[in-house]
Amino acid sequence: MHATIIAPLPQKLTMSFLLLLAFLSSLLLLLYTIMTIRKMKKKKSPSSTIPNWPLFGMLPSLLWNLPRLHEFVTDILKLNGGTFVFKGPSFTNLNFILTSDPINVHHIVTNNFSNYPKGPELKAIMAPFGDVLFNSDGDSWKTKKEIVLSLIKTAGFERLLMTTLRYKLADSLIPVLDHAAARNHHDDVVLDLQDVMKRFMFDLTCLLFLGIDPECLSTSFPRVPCAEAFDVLEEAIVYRHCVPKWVWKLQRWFHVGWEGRTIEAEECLNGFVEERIRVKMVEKQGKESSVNDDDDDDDNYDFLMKLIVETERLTGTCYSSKFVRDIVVSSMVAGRDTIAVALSWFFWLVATNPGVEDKILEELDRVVITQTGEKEVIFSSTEELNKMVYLHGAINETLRLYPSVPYEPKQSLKDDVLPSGHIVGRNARVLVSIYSMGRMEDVWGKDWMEFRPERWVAARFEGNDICNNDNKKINIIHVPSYKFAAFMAGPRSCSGRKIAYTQMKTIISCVLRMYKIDVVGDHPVVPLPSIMMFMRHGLKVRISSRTPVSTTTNVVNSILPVDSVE
Ligand code: HEM
Repeated sequence: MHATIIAPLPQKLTMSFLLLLAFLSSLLLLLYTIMTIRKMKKKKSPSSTIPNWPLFGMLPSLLWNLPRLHEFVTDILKLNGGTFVFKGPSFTNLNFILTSDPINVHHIVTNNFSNYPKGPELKAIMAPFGDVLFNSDGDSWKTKKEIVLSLIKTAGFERLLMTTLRYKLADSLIPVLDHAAARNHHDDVVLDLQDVMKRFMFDLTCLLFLGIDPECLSTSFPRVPCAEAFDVLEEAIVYRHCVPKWVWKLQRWFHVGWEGRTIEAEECLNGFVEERIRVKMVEKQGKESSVNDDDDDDDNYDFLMKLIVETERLTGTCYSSKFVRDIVVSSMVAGRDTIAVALSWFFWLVATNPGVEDKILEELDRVVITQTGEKEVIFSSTEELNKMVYLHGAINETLRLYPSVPYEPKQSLKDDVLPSGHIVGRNARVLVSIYSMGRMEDVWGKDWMEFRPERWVAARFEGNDICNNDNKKINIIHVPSYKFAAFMAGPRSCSGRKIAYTQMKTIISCVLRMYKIDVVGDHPVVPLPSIMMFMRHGLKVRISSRTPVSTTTNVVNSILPVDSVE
């Protein structure tokens, strides 16, 4: 056998050949691009609203519009009847179907629920948080959800929530706002209210689910690594949505860039949560006999202890520390930033709509008179909170315009056709834009852009109860959850909706009655393209007090244990 010997081309000739090849390919690409643009101009098809570039698909337009992502998506959806097929670059798997059409949403999240799990793509993207509820499917999701529901839908948890909330208001939020208001008399003090709310909610969720107070919110605004780790993990998820999988996988492999920071954040959060679980296990072993099913009714409801016991009961034998960790982190993810961002948008909308603020204050004045005839500042009973109908409408209106979770991702199992006629292939990624859903004229009318709590209040409202958990009362107008989707709809809808209203109403009523919030004049308030509806530049405000110092001191003293008051 003779090996074929190919004479090497002279180096110069090779270079010229390569240059010619590159020139011809660029020419072909240019011709193809021009033809595509012409075709797109001629054809008035739905996809003509975003140029679909050879090789790069629609990604360039998406990147160009990234700073105003939610508005961009809304514009596209409006131009395309509520549903749009986004084509990513051909070398990635960034294709997805975007929809804000309520009928499609109903189909995806309720009627054909079993065909639309979260899917493996999201599981990989959200992995830094662990196997949390939000990226779990099938039996794993069912078990976690069952456990979470059995723990939060109890009288014991409701009591824990109210006492912890009152305690944290008195212990940190009121002192911080008071401090800012007092200093505002002398200096010009500007506070980032979004940061305040995030810190407050982190402390609150840690107290509720881990039984520990990291004290993120105090007048010194300390740096708290585990709270910062949470932020990094949220940012990592956005990052992973935007770059091809192989890029972040490679970065993770080498511990560099975003992924390097993500690994550190994961270690920090896990260390914090796992240490609490370990301590609780030791505590449990110490008092094994005293933990029983009746503890629901005692005044010292312990979420973490209950979770460990419940997990042991369900799994039959020994609890899995990883499983307990996943449930705790799920609960923290669910309850922390969802409320913090909703409150930030609420305070901004109310501060910039003084008419609405007046009506809320009037309602709060009417709602509660204590047995001694004095008006309370921190409301505590469900009856009181249920009477805040107009406030309820204002919260709904906030969540319609600025839903805390702007997108709901799904991935199809089998081929399907949406009610709008769009074809969904197997394994296709589907993205419900909750943000756009609140801005559709056909659903909300011509004044969809107005912040109008009245939209939610039934005409026959006479000033008493609002609909309670079983939706029997009618003072708040009911909008089906596939239209008002801030809490999502179907089997995966929010399990903490009632808790969320309780928290928001308690915090808002206390803050609004005690303080006047003025947004700094030239402060830009715009959403950040993220998995949560954060404000890109925070919410810069000035605070002034509405109540005399003596009232504040009385409120704080009446709630805090005697030895903790200076
Ligand atoms: C303004 C506040 C809140 C909003 C806007 C909100 C919104 C949502 C949304 C959109 C989902 C669906 C997410 C998904 O499918 O991935 C969800 C799920 C969930 N939420 Fe909320 N949420 C809020 C507060 C809370 C609170 C305070 C809790 C409880 C502590 C909670 C517990 C849950 C749970 C357990 C789920 C998972 C449901 C499942 O996967 O089956 N949420 N929430």
